[in-house]
Amino acid sequence: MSLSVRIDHTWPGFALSVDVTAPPGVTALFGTSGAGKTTLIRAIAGLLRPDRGRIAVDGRVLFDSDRGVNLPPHRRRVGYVFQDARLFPHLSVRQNLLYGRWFAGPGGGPTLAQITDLLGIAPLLERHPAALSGGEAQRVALGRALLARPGILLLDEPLAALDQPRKAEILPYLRALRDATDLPILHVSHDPQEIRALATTVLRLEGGRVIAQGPPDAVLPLPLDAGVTLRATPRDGPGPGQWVDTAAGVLHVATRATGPLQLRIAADQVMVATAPPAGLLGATVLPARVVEQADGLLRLAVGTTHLLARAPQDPALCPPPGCAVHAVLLRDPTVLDATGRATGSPSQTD
Ligand SMILES: Nc1ncnc2c1ncn2[C@@H]1O[C@H](COP(=O)(O)OP(=O)(O)OP(=O)(O)O)[C@@H](O)[C@H]1O
Repeated sequence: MSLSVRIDHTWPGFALSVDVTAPPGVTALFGTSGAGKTTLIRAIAGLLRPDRGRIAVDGRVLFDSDRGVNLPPHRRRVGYVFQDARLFPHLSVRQNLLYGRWFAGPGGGPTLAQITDLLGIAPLLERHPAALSGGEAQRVALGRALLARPGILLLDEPLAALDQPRKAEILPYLRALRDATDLPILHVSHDPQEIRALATTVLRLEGGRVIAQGPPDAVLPLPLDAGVTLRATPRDGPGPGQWVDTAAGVLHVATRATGPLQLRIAADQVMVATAPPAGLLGATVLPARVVEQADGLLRLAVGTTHLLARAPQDPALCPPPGCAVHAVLLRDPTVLDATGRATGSPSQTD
């Protein structure tokens, strides 16, 4: 099954314009607040009528402005799980789940037993929502959505209200669900770690447009703090600035120094080359060996320490662990002051 969405919608001061398809598996919607993620999934669910466009699941048209098609939400077969579980408080877990089943219509679809097994909620069936943890309630909400036999599942920050242990508890169930169905699952999240744990594809939305689409490591921004800090000792050398000894080798920094320094080398300023690069003016090239790849980063053994570099966008280009490479420092490392801030950067208390 797959979802295709081509819509335009305008609010005062905001325009959403997307043309995307989501295959089976988890497609994460990622973007800053106000990027248009909720507007997009509300349009798919039928809670918002776009100005124009077409939305179809597996060829079944849910909305087509040219043909005057606009199915109401309850006829779209869209499972929608919100940040809060929104279970009926007066019904037991079993009754909440059977409520979902009621929407499934005749024939086919998963059974109550299959869903309770998949989500590990069989022991909770006779409880009421007030007696469930946040993670348990979200699993029941997922079960209720699945029992309605949806053609697509929309998860609108379903883990955002959970603390880290509860998130860790529910993620394996979401992965099991992803692997057990051929449903396209759209998952809105602000959490890159959660997305890396779940998503097959990421759609990155900014200002109402898709600015990138691809595997998580290629599309998600690196953590702002990805990088390493090294100790450095000044040494003599030619030219302006300062040469320093570090555990990664001899490096150059822009400012003169007489005593020990702390340097920061951000992952974004390190490139990896599989052959010695030539003609790179102002760059420092250090022999390195790939240690591992994770979260869009390559960890490199350089000298007697490690540096981090951004991994190539195409996983096929990624040198495997053990591979001898060259770490190219595109800029001089940043010199840190005693509080760990870049020298010359404004104080946060100013
Ligand atoms: N009913 C509405 N009327 C007018 N403007 C709206 C309405 N709903 C959303 N917007 C605007 O549309 C833009 C996108 O909002 P949307 O909720 O889709 O963003 P989002 O990416 O889901 O943000 P968040 O991560 O904060 O939930 C915002 O500028 C918002 O103010």
